[in-house]
Amino acid sequence: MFSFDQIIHFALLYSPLFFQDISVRLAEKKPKVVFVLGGPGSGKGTQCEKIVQDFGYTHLSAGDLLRAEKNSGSENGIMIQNMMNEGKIVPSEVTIKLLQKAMLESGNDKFLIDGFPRNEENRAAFEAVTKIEPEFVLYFNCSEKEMERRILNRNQGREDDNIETIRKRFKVFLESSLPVIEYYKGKGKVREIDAAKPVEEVFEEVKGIFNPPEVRKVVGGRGWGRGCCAIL
Ligand SMILES: Nc1ncnc2c1ncn2[C@@H]1O[C@H](COP(=O)(O)OP(=O)(O)O)[C@@H](O)[C@H]1O
Ligand SMILES: Nc1ccn([C@@H]2O[C@H](COP(=O)(O)OP(=O)(O)O)[C@@H](O)[C@H]2O)c(=O)n1
Ligand SMILES: [Mg+2]
Repeated sequence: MFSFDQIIHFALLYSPLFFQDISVRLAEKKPKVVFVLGGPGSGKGTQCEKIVQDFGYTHLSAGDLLRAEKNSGSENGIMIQNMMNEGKIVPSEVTIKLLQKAMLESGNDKFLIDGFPRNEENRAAFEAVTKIEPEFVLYFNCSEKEMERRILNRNQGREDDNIETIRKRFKVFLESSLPVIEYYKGKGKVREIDAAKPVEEVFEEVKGIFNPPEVRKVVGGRGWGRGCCAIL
């Protein structure tokens, strides 16, 4: 009925429309996004799980989405596996589609996007495609020595948690991801956390960011904003 060339032609013609459709539907939800960044092993995933419990966000780990895509046997599977094993950043187009789909499917409108954007290409493409600007960027700052120790003890069976790939990932973090953090620092959006401390101490600092002291619960009147002020 249709030749192979015609099918490719239609796919190329209509895929931007589909892509735009996802973007439009997502923009309509006016999602609130917090980017969670930090070196490999800095504790992003660990803290996101805790933030979800206390603050009602949906946690989307770019690395987890890419691993699921790889395991699903998708056409991009081999490419994703090769990039991950080299500690390289997968092209934005792939990661952004996975993030958009997960955001739409979640039913929530508050997201912790963990491990993204990891380079300038990720950042610029996400902004251009989704038009979403993060509320702020949570940056878990930790020494390489401590991150290396944590990854080598992680025991999640990840192929990229070997010393050779870890070193490559540290290099990519310094060369490609730190500039993204600097970019957001320039916009006053970075909330930096000392991530070298124990999990609960790090979370105390994190809570202070999601529950800032200026959010004051007022008692003595009916509900918020009435009567005398007492900070709970
Ligand atoms: N503050 C912490 N102190 C000690 N170990 C931690 C801390 N935060 C996380 N870990 C452990 O370090 C490893 C890496 O944490 P993870 O949350 O997966 O980091 P990331 O997502 O940034 O790579 C995990 O085994 C986790 O249990
Ligand atoms: N935005 C992203 C995030 C992860 N990745 C890939 O996924 C790997 C693992 O990312 P991750 O966020 O799960 O790793 P951790 O920082 O949690 O250790 C990275 O080293 C990249 O190869 C990517 O290509 N693009
Ligand atoms: Mg992680």
